Amino acid sequence: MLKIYRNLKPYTVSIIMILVFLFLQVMSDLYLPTLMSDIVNNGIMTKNIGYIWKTGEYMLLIAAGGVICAVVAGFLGARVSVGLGRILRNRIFRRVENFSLHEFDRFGSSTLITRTTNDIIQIQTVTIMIINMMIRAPLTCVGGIFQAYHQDRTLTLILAIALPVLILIIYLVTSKVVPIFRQVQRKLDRINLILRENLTGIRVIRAFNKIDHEKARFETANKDLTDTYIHVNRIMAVLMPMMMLIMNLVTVCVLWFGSKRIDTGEMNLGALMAFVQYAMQIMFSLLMFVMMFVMIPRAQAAADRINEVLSTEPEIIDPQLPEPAAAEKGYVEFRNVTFRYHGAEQSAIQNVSFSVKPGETTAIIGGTGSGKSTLINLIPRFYDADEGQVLVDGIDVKAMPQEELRNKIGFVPQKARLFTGTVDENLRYGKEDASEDEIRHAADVAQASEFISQMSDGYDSMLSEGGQNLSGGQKQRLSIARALVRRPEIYVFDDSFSALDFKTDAKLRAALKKDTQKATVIIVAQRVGTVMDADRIIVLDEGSVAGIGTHSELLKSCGVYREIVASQLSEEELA
Ligand SMILES: Nc1ncnc2c1ncn2[C@@H]1O[C@H](COP(=O)(O)OP(=O)(O)OP(=O)(O)O)[C@@H](O)[C@H]1O
Repeated sequence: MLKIYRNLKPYTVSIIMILVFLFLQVMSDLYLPTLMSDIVNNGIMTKNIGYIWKTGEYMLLIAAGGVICAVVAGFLGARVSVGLGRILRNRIFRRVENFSLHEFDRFGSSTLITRTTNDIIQIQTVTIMIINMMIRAPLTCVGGIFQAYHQDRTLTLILAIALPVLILIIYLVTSKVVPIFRQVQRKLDRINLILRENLTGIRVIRAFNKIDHEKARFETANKDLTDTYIHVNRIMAVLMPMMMLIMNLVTVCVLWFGSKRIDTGEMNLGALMAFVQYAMQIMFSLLMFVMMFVMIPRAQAAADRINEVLSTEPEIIDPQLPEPAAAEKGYVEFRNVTFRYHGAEQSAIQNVSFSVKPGETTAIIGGTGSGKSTLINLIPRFYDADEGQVLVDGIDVKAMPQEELRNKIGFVPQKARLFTGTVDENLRYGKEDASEDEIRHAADVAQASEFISQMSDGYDSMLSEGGQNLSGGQKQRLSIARALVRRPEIYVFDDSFSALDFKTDAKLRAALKKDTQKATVIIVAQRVGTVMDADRIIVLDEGSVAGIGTHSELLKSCGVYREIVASQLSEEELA
């Protein structure tokens, strides 16, 4: 929690003002019972109406001052806590944006969303409480005890017995609820995960008639969370009545012993009335403490989760001393590269070496899971190689600022990802200042012009979340066009033609060849037809290079390639 509160630095002045206003409010609260005691003793008992009016007006003034202080402190407190929420959300967002894919794999997106939303709201709520209570509760408690003692020393003994009992109860309850609140946060994560999977996979769920199964899965998680909430609330439910019981018992005892003391002339009525009020104020301040102690563990669980994200150092960071930009352009080289995913037993790629020159098309082919995507993910440094080196333009990618590296690359991922916005905005994603001609040309090459012109507003047509109002092939073509707009040195296509029909695939590759003549093109593909005319084909088998060469060379020299070809092409095509 304290670590989280370091983010409050910009609000130091506001917090000091809040503390001052709260201090004044507590002082006014503590002063009122003494004034009331004066009215009783010096006004009512002596029937001095003038004194009653005068002191009454004074009391009103003090009370009004207290209310104004409370309102200003409340207003400032709300601003500070909401501001803290904003700072934390920004920090998490910035940190997550810098995460390498390893960190994404480790956390998972559902929990990152819960941490950025729900957890921060927890912190916000508790912050308002802490700001309000942190000073008010102890000050009222200590001030109240002091004033009560001042009114009557003997009656203070009742408080000396009741307060430790209250504190013990608070301790017992909070030590029980802290771990349960941690569980609540974890269970919320699980609900979010199921919800996310259901929303994104709704088509699959319907197609497989799994609606009932998913309902049951959600219901189980929902019930689990509800049960935990009920459990914790049950414990909490005991707390309030216990507190109230003790408070009422204290009042009864104070009145009982107080009236006896008045009887014997050891105490006056005003002092007793003031004492009762101070006893109440002390108890209520402890109640406030309880509320805080109940909320803090929950916020602590949220704070731990937020701190975990904020303290996770991205594995992939820019070099301290980047190498000067290379004069060469479009060279990619793998030198004995081995890479293993965290937690995986085997390397996803082992000892891979090859080099690629500008003006060449290099294709990577292999069975599913052979490591094709893994291999090309190392070029833009989505992951770092464990052994060996990946060089772009002769410089190790680890020695290059990420922005400079990624500016060189036009990456088309396996799964076309588009963003909410117009077609034009999506195509400009990598180059905002692209001219209209550049946008249209890229769409022409990607064979996307035709379907874009058929859309209701052409290039200004809106795409829904993730481009859901487009077909798979249309999405792929837009995502290819988006990379083409940037005119990078190196194009990387990760199985980006898989959703296209053969005719469009062939037309697109022909147009692409013309358009990217001077660039370096790396294509990952499953279809032999897509890679056949590449200048160089790299055949991957279980993460290792099984062969490198042209189509005809590999047909002669590489068994794995022959098998892939045989499974896809007819005898005549092979001949
Ligand atoms: N994020 C990840 N965490 C752990 N293991 C992974 C991860 N991504 C891929 N793998 C594993 O690494 C291996 C290679 O996967 P990769 O995605 O590179 O294969 P691929 O050749 O591109 O397959 P496909 O053609 O089916 O896309 C697989 O065994 C896969 O299970």
